[in-house]
Amino acid sequence: MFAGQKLLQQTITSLAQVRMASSSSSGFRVALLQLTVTTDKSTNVANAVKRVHQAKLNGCTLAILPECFNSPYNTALFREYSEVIPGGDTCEALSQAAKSNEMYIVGGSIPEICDDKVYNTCTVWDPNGNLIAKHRKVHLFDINIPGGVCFKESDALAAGNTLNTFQLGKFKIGLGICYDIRFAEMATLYRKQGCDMLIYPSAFNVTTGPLHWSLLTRCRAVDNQAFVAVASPARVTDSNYVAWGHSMVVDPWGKILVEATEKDMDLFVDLDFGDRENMRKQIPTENQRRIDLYDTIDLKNKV
Ligand SMILES: NC(=O)CCC(=O)C(=O)O
Repeated sequence: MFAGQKLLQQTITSLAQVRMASSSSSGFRVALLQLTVTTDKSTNVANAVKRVHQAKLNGCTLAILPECFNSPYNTALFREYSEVIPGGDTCEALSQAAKSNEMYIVGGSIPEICDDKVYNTCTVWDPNGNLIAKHRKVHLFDINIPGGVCFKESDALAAGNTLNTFQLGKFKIGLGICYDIRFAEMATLYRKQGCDMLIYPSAFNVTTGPLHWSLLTRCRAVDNQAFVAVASPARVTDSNYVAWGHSMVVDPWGKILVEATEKDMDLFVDLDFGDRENMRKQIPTENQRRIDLYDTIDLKNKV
């Protein structure tokens, strides 16, 4: 089967799943909104609000936006586009969208200004429009691949210092932003906190994306026996940072349930957490961890 045919089949499958019940005691339907991010903030925010409403019409309980969805992903522009959280225009729009659609929204991320520092911050809104969680990117994306991508978030951003979760009904969800997904320890801590799902609003790039994007997403899912969702902006080839796209949801077995192309598109998929319980029983790694060995390793003093 050609790659294009496979993607088409996955899209058809996800659309077929739309006809199933949108939310039940064993799960809910999630939307990944792979938007095109422009240089115009109000256009980006209006587009996000419109797409959240589409997700509602498709029976979703939760909508996930990409990293930096209201601003170009550009260290020179983060401060200019930054807003206070809550209270800025983007937060107001997300709060209103959550309330009017009676949905949960993981608001991708936006540049946040606080005490003159700028953070890369994800907000989470409940169906009453309340801000129920906030995650500041913990691991700043500073990499230099000659001939590939060179990016230094720390030129413009401060790092967050906390792990953050939220509750969607009986399901606990851990938050990270993009580069955070490379750090397995962080996801392990979320597992220890009892998370059923991990969500990473992201914007990988065309250098690292091809080999690492789905690999890391599947690793975090299998390591932690949890659902993992990664939401990217659509690819814009003439922008200064070209996003990989390929938003996806992976189940606890490491199976890609749904995957976008690089284009502007939305995905809708049902998550059944009953499967996760089965897997955790069948492969009980959580009870088999040899922390008696691991705890003897002094990671701080290893080079
Ligand atoms: N926005 C980011 O954190 C990008 C991370 C990325 O592309 C990577 O390779 O890691």
